[in-house]
Amino acid sequence: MVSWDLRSAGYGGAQVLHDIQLSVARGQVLALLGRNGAGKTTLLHTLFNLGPQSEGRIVLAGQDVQGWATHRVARMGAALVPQGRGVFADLTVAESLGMAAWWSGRKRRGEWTLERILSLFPRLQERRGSMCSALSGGERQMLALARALLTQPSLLVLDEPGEGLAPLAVEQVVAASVRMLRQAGVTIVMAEQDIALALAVATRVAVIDGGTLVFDGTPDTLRARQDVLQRHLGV
Ligand SMILES: Nc1ncnc2c1ncn2[C@@H]1O[C@H](COP(=O)(O)OP(=O)(O)OP(=O)(O)O)[C@@H](O)[C@H]1O
Repeated sequence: MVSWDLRSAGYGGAQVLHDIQLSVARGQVLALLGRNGAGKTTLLHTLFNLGPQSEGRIVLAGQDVQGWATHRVARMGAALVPQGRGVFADLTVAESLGMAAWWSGRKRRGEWTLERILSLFPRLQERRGSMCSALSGGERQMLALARALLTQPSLLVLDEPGEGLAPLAVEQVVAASVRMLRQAGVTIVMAEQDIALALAVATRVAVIDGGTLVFDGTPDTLRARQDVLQRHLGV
């Protein structure tokens, strides 16, 4: 579904990522773990060409999209839910969803209708008249996911979906949503610092430290690797 084979990526003259080879098959949930500044966001952003310059190949759905403009990568079926969730504060939930549905309906129609999405997130239906600025962190995350699903993604990229959420919201919103989307067949790549969350929902985990891939395997294998957990994740 997506694979990175990068010699390097960085900003201006500053190299951040070194020799990254990583691939995610259709229907998998890959969690990218790493401490602050390890390079997780940079790796996600290389796919969307959102800042970092990269050298190498990034293959999405069979096409090398390295260096493509963001909107062309989106048109190939990749959707990004950025860190901080990127929801517009001065719209109501209904307006925000209506706008996303209208916008994406012009480009792609598919199985993720607003009705289906609202049936998966009934809380958004209840909150449809509320301003986005009044939503809780968990509700904002649901809204950001709903808006991304309206673009009919074959690949959903989540940048630290658990960040800043209370433990209950991490479990009830993020973990529950990722499991639900996995069951619906959506391929997910998520950067995360919450190791417990990543291990609970991912089918595969990769660990980045200092811009280098230091582990790539199953959650069970990582659980058993105390050395990796200690040395690269500070557990
Ligand atoms: N726009 C930028 N310009 C220059 N350097 C950047 C830029 N964005 C990130 N960096 C640097 O790249 C390195 C990796 O940052 P990145 O945001 O990818 O890490 P991360 O693993 O996502 O961490 P975090 O959890 O803090 O977001 C850091 O040293 C950071 O300072």
